[in-house]
Amino acid sequence: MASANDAELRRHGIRRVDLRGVKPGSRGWEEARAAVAASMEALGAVLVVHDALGPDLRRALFGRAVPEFFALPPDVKRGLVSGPINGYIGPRPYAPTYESVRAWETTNGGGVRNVGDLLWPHGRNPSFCDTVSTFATNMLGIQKRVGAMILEGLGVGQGSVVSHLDSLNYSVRVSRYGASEAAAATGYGKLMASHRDCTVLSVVVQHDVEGLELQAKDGSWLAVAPEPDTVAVIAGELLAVVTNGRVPACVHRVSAPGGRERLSAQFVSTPKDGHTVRPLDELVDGHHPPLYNPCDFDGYVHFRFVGDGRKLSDPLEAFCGVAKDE
Ligand SMILES: O=C(O)CCC(=O)C(=O)O
Ligand SMILES: [Fe+2]
Repeated sequence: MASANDAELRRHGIRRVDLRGVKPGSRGWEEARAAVAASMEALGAVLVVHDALGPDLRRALFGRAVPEFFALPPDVKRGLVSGPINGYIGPRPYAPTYESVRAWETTNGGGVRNVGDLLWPHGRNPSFCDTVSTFATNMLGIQKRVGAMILEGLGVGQGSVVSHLDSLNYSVRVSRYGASEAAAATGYGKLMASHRDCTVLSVVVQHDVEGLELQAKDGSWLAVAPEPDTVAVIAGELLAVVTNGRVPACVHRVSAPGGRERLSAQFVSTPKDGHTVRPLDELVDGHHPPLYNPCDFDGYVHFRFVGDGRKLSDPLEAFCGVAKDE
């Protein structure tokens, strides 16, 4: 479904691509692939129209599973395995109504069922696990298709595309931005400051309430409307490394008209634990010298969230960027 701000997004290079029924080799695949790659090269983001989150699953996720999780007692939520990019983030002084959890690692061992058993011992909430698992399975299809389209669209061969996809982990993250009186009073609230994701790709699903904004090259902010059949696929910093800078990590933020609670879900890919990410050979040549040194993902996460990188506006560049005069 095209929306009023599509023209504005398109003017800045962001495309909306309908992937319903589009499979490798099928009619429309090459055209869709070119549009996905062009949008990614322009601003590190693309809007994807899909059929992976129908009304029933959306209702089960945002009407039940996500509210049930956030309604758990704070100590139960905080008990989830934690680390710089995993686990539960509770309300903080500068973000008093924000909560988020990234815990449902879907491709590495026990995944969602283990977490569900921890939150609701004795299997008292099987529907939660079923909903999150189905959501993850459906979003995995979008992640893999878009991930392949980006690299193929940049001219990367099948073998490298497959080994890139094999090098990733996938997890579910859900966030709640509680109703804010301050935002309601002013009619506007900045819910999450501008940032780049420390991922390969983040699939962002907005529910009902708008808020996601992408930064254009001229610094202006482009609102992405929450539409039931559309997700925003956003390039994270590690995709910039893999593509040797051809795809920039998208700068984005969340702002929303105040008052209403906002829920969102993300399905993100990150390098597997212990993996070192490097620019793909096919994207490095005499005209495109490597822009990044090999990036040890665990080391980068530590640098960015715990170490000196916390204070930097571009921690990736400081951690593994090839200095301009090297
Ligand atoms: O809630 C959203 O729409 C996006 C949130 C986001 O950008 C993030 O959690 O990194
Ligand atoms: Fe983000």
